[in-house]
Amino acid sequence: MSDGQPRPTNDAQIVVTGLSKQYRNVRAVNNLSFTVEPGRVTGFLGPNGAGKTTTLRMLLNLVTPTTGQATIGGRRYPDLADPLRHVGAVLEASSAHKGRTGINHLRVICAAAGLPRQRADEALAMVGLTPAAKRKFKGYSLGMKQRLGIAAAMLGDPRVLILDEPANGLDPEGIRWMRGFLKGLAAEGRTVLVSSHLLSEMQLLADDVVIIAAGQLVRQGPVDQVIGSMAQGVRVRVRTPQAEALTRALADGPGTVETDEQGILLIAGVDAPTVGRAALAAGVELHELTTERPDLERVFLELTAGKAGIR
Ligand SMILES: Nc1ncnc2c1ncn2[C@@H]1O[C@H](COP(=O)(O)OP(=O)(O)OP(=O)(O)O)[C@@H](O)[C@H]1O
Repeated sequence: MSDGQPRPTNDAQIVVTGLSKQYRNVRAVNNLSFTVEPGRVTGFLGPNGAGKTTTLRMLLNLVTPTTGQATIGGRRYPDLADPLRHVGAVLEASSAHKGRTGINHLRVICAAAGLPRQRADEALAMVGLTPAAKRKFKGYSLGMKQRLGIAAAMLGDPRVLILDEPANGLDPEGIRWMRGFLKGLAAEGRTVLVSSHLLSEMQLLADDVVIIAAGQLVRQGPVDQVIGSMAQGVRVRVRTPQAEALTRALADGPGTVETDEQGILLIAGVDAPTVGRAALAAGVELHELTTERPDLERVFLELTAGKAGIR
């Protein structure tokens, strides 16, 4: 980076306090408070319409809050001394003049922002677009446009990155690249706040999560802690043609047995060997016996169940 490695400092901390946004009929964001720490990737999650984009836009002063405030390093975005060098943001796939090349698009931004011209080349290289530098924007794929948007956000070498659904349009290789890239930025001490609805990807990417539903905070904390906090912990998953017999065999034990819509037994409170022994003793034939740990997707669905995202 041009001016040395950023270190985790409080000027890269995001603090959202009692933030609300009322549109005519919809309370898009409702008394929302959370913090986002430097040196970590924070996943911002919520069902469609939960208020993620509105929150990110309020952080960047693109939408005025009805009440509350959002600060970056203790200041509201419009009060930052040098916002482009402080905060980089990608809110939607990059738009650029169709006939302009990728490198020229970035050079135009550099010129407008008073940044050195070579930052355009550096940022393009950072996102792996150097081979397409001289191709026109109209020929870029959606994934390439996403990368160009990230390159534009990186021009000012910002300490804080805010990205709305950056994996949209990326192929599996692109998603893997994005994960490494964002983790690398956090490892340099930057703050990385990224909204996504790809929960399995978030489990691989994020250190912390902020989960919202219907405009309100549902849970925030380190991913492992949020997953570990769920009442429904480890379950044993069993496929058997003799489900009733196995359920009877387990009835006197400490486990609780549920049957899902495909007839698979989900057993909580006992481990897989215990279930296996009970099956053997009862002469029950097993086709599958696996230990199922809670993942972010299950936790998310449990936490947001019944809280309509679309209002
Ligand atoms: N400019 C606006 N005028 C009126 N209502 C709006 C406006 N922007 C957003 N909303 C409403 O506010 C709510 C939250 O929308 P928002 O786009 O912030 O959610 P989101 O979590 O980003 O959703 P998604 O995952 O679908 O992108 C929705 O009900 C939406 O219809």
